Amino acid sequence: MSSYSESNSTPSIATSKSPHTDYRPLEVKKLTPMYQHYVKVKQQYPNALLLYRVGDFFECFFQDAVTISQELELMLTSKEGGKEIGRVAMTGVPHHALDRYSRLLVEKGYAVAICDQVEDSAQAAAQGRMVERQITKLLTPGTLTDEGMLSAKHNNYLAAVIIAGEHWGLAYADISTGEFFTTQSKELTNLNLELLRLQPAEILIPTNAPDINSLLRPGEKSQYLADVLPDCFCYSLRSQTPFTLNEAKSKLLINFRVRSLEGFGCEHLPLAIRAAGGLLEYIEDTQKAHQVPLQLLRTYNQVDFLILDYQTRRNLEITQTVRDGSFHGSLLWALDRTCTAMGGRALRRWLLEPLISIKGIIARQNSIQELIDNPTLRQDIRQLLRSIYDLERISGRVGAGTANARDLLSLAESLVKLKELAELVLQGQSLYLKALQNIPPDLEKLGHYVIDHLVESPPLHLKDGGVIRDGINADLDTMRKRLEDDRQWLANLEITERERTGVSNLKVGYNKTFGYYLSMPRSKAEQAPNNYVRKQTLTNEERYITPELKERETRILTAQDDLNKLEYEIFVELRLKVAEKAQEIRKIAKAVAAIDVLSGFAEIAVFQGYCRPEILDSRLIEIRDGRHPVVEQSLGFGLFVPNSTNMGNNEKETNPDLIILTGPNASGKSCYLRQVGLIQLMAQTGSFVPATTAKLGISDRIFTRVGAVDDLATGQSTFMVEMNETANILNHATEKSLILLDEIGRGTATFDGLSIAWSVAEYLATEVQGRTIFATHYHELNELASILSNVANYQVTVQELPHEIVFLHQVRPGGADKSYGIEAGRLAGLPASVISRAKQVMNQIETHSKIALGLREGISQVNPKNNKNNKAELIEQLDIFDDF
Ligand SMILES: Nc1ncnc2c1ncn2[C@@H]1O[C@H](COP(=O)(O)OP(=O)(O)OP(=O)(O)O)[C@@H](O)[C@H]1O
Repeated sequence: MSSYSESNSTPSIATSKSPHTDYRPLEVKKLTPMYQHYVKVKQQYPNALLLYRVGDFFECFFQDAVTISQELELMLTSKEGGKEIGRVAMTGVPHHALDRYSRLLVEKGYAVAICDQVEDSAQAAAQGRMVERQITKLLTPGTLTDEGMLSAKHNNYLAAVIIAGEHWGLAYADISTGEFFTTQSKELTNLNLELLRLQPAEILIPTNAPDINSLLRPGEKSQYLADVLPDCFCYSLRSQTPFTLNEAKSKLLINFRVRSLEGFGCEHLPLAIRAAGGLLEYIEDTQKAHQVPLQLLRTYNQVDFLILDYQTRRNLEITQTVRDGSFHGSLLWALDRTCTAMGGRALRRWLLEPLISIKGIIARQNSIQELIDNPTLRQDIRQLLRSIYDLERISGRVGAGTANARDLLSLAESLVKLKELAELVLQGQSLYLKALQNIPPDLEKLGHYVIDHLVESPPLHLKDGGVIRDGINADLDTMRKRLEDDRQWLANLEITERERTGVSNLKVGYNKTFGYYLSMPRSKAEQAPNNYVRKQTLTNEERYITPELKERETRILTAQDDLNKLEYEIFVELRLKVAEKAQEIRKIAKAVAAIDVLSGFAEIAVFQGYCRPEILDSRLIEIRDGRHPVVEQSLGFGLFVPNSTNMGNNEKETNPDLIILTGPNASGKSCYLRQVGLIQLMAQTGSFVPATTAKLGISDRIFTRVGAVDDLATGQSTFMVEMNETANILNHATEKSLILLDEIGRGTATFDGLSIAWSVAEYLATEVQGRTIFATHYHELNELASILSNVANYQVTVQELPHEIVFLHQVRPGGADKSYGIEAGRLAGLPASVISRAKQVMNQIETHSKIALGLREGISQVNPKNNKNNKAELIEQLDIFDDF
């Protein structure tokens, strides 16, 4: 078996970097005409896997066949490629399974070009020529729109990045929902943060690579990828041209039919324009026949949101758990009470983009409050939402001309429901409820119009007919009537002919070769009337046709064809009519998604006993009886021990900036730390929070450093990962940040670790002065509280019984004096001799440690606000590890 793809005589059809390359020369002229066409198409899409329609299959040949058979575990076979060529590698998938297989390939990071037959093969065969085929779709990870290829509650983003020195532009769009955003900023680390937040399915990079248009799969290296770009994404290398300012700008102006980009807020942001224009060009390039209607471009600013870096999103387990990456156990899991796919996607976005605008947060809170105060309204809204389909994505498919009749009907039924929704919220006072009061009446009319046109349960395939109701189109009705008459005549034929011939077992049959025929046993052949024309003789049966039967047959077959065509035309017209309203529908869809999230927040607030936090323009964090929203739900009602938190207004006794949190293993330190972070984050999404009362100042960022794992991919040790993350926090945190540190300095020698932990805590309290909770097993850090006025000690308490420790999970003022680490070792089953030796060693260390001694001797209080003056003194006083 051979596989070919590259030729000496023709341009290469796969480049050396492509994963599907075969270097053997191929003489294209010696291939059969179909293969010659295949090669020609492949040359246009060298970096995509080509699936080529042959009869009922999508086949692929040469090296693509090898790649696809390996990736999809399909049988690799071979097929004659031409007399002098011999057999070439081939694999294929049935046409009805195309979506499934191409989705799998795209998920693996490949681009897939679909080359379909665009005419009736019988017609081409009748004219003795090859059936015409064209590329009908180019699927890449970021340009999917088909329902079956997307996850309902996830956005599928396509992004484009421009880097110019330390400045960068980033545009992203979800072409299935039409959202389209752009931004420009500086510092490449912020670009990295933003990409990790968005998790795009594909990122476009302009390059001068010789191999433009190639798609790098996650983890593939390239000199064209800047170091700052995370290697966990797919990158499409594109030509520079559409990303130049002139090209990009005019593409945007033409596409949105505007004279200036002022209204989009990016007129003076060249990098944002270049990214957005280049992205638009790519969409046009890949979508072929289907025009993708994007919503108006919106410019955003990264600092409009509470910034959550990758570690923080991971450590706070916002969308998936750290342990196994599952949805179950994440914050999203705990809070998702949405009823629609649009609401599900919006909730995910809101949790990843909490607000910093107090006004915005209060607007959301007001709507939640209104929905809590009016339970009947809330339940009615939620009931109605359950019957609303994915307006955003369906209207996208309608606009692109790929929606089928079922899509259109679902959309229409949802449009009618919108009217009911508008009536329900008529008395609403808050912003989000009011937004739904103004649903344009013509959308409801449009809904009814479509419902009146389409049958109740239309078939999946449009060209099979049976889509349009009777009474919509006079021609259609006449054709249907005529066809029905002919079919009736055919149905009666068996009875009339039996009577006429006297042959009681005469039958009417159909086969592909002769069409309709009359059959009777050979023994009765002499009873065949004169107008019977014999067509076929079988062992026991004679088959006949009659001129009238042939005439009716032709009429039935052509009428069915004409009927299907006419129905299709009526459907396309209907779809275009809806497409004109796509933007309007999507606007309403946003309001529906928002009310879905807010009614879900109201629901959970009621059933989980959340309170409305007071949002302040300050640094205060005052949470009374706070709970961890996820652990609380996992443990079951009433089992979680609530704990309060007071931080952030520099009164050491009541509100410190930095809390040193100590407590035995498994007492609940990590849980408490995360609980505070999650409450802050939830509050800034507008949600109510798990606490009795809460007053929360707006945070600009939440930082977390929790545990550490070796980053084998970048060859970094546990300790280096920990230090990198810590450095990032110290360099970027501000006094408005919330910093949650769970163990620092554990990955190295005890005293190095303790020294680093100490100086990090001190730096945060004196230089950064953000709100910090620092959980640690280094009890020595408790001494900081006696030195710095904005540091306080808290501990998670346990009750010591003669033979066991009882975890109380209560956070109380004061530092823990014991770790119970040896006790934990005993419980875990360490040998008794090891435990008793450990106790001896610990006694020795405690007696001789100069750390504790040194710290306790003559250290005066240092006020962090005057820390510059006291710095030298502080350093001297704390120079205590030297002589250990
Ligand atoms: N407030 C609480 N109420 C009830 N159970 C709690 C509470 N806090 C923690 N727990 C339970 O205790 C377990 C251990 O908590 P956590 O992991 O926070 O301990 P830790 O002090 O950080 O331990 P280590 O120091 O070993 O990392 C949690 O899995 C949770 O089930």
